[in-house]
Amino acid sequence: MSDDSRPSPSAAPATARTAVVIPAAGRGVRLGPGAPKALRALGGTPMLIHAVRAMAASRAVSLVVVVAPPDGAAEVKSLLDAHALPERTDFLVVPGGQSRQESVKLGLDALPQGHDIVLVHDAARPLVPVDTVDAVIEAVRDGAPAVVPALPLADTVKQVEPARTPGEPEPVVATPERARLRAVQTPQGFDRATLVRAHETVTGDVTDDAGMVEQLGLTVVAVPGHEEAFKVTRPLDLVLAEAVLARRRLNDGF
Ligand SMILES: Nc1ccn([C@@H]2O[C@H](COP(=O)(O)OP(=O)(O)OP(=O)(O)O)[C@@H](O)[C@H]2O)c(=O)n1
Ligand SMILES: C[C@](O)(CO)[C@H](O)COP(=O)(O)O
Repeated sequence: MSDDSRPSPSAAPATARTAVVIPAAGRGVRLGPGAPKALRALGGTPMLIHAVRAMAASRAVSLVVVVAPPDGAAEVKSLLDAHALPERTDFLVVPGGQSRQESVKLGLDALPQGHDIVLVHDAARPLVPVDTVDAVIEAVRDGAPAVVPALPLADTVKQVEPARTPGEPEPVVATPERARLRAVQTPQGFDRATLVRAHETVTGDVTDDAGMVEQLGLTVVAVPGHEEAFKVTRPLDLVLAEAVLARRRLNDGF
């Protein structure tokens, strides 16, 4: 590895406490009509509760900030009270914004002092295994200012000229080399000061927090993601999530 490609040293010490921001304020338009996506049931329990439990399963996590639908903070607080969650973890609920980026910023603004590592995790990725969470935290502790869990792609990807009218054929303009591409998941992990600076500095459309850190000119590193950390986006994803959960329950004997 050349000096240039080394991650910049993170300000987060090895003993740093970890907080998680869970953006859960989206509508879930692509999933179809119904309650806000994070509040919809998966195996009889709201998707958000699965995501909260997945984060709190890491012994390194001491605080979870849930960013609720703008008019749903009271409902989310009641849900957290009604479900068993680890006692070692504190919980905060704040109302979210109009975009994922805005919701994450509102969650960050609510973070008390004393947590120097921050993870951002989609409520829409309810089944991420704890080993993936811990791998991300460890990479931040090891000095990376920003860490993403990532998987190789199974499909070939084409860059197109987007159609002006939906359904029209789209000219293909390039085929990026698949071996160098990764599908990026959450939780994404950050040295807190880096993430705060990114959210205070970077404007414009971004689809993930690590992308904002890239725009600061800092190095983002990828660690292995997990197939079960997929995002519930469309109806078929919910079918898969139910199947994964049913298999886990069978394996765990309950
Ligand atoms: N204004 C928003 C929009 C999204 N999110 C959260 O960001 C995560 C990833 O977003 P996505 O899967 O795209 O969720 P939605 O925005 O709800 O989906 P859609 O685009 O289909 O409406 C989700 O946990 C979602 O709740 C958020 O907190 N605030
Ligand atoms: C953050 C993310 O989950 C990483 O893959 C993704 O970018 C969120 O995108 P969305 O369009 O808001 O679902």
